[in-house]
Amino acid sequence: ETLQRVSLGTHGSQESQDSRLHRAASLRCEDLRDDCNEVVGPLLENCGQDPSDVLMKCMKSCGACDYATLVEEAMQCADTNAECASWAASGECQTNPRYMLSHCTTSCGTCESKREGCKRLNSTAPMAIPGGMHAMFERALTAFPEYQPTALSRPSPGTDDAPWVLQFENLLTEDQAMAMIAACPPKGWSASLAGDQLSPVRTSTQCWCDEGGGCMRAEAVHDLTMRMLNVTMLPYENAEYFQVLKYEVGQFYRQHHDQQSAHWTPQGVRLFTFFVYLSDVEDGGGTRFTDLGITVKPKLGRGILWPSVQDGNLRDSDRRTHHEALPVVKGVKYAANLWQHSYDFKTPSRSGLCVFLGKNSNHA
Ligand SMILES: O=C(O)CCC(=O)C(=O)O
Ligand SMILES: [Fe+2]
Repeated sequence: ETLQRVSLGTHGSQESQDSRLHRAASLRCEDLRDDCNEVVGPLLENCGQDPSDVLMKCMKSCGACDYATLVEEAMQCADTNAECASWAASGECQTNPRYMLSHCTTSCGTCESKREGCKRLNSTAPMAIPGGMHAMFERALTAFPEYQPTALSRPSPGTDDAPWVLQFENLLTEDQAMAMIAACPPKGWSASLAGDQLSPVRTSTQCWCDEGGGCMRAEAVHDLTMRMLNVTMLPYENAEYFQVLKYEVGQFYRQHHDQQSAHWTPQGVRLFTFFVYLSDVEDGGGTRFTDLGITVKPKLGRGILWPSVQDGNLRDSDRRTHHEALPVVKGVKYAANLWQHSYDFKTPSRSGLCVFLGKNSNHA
């Protein structure tokens, strides 16, 4: 992938020494500090912990060269629109903070808080130890008989010859599934855009069951979230909000990988996908793991849990868990993703200040 450059906002004699250095560095993608080797930390954890001093200045050591533009955009202090000053003068920093505080940082005086918004909030990654994921899957397989767990794929003892894929049943009742679909505000549904019109990658519709309209606080949604987090043993804040999906006849999601956030983002990588079906489907609509030869049939209350990254090396995607949603042939498929991260996702998401939080920063 070629490096794209972003305008740093100031030019000529006004350009600071710092931004000139950054510009030169990201073109060649070099580290700007002599001590990058040490300051990134043994697991590169300080890249996400301290983005302005470590990630921005050690882009190469942090493995962020492909996303230099995004990182610079997040760390730069500049108005991104010529209207920023007049908007700020008419009070928009207060009335429209979600856009203004991260895009009109000079006029709103929020440079520092914008950078802070990309800082990691909790530093404990429960799974960041070799074998941690393996232990979680082993436990999940035996500790929840009420969900009748089965291993569709698992490594043979002492090896990493196959990824874990667990299937569960009865994660929720029909009433709870209906309550969850109903909790999604009607205006929250939109096309799950991916690909283009000629060769679409994803044609379903989706709804983020988040704080808007109180969806995530609906009892059925909250209880299901807690049940699923009990299995993965991750804190509530580490989970994204449910992404509820609807596929009508002929709709699909082509082969892809779910790990789309770099290790240096505040929330860290997507460790797991915990996927749950909210309806039965008369025909089609299976979830197929293309490299594993496994197809899961949709069934209300059934869930599948799989890792997106390698056990003990959370920076690297587990390339074996590519998957696709096969077209629905008959009926309607409702389902939901609960993606779970290494670190707190909800708090930085709520602040809305970090420009790379929700962007794809890992084309796995
Ligand atoms: O609908 C499915 O079966 C899978 C959906 C999926 O992979 C996704 O939304 O990321
Ligand atoms: Fe997926």
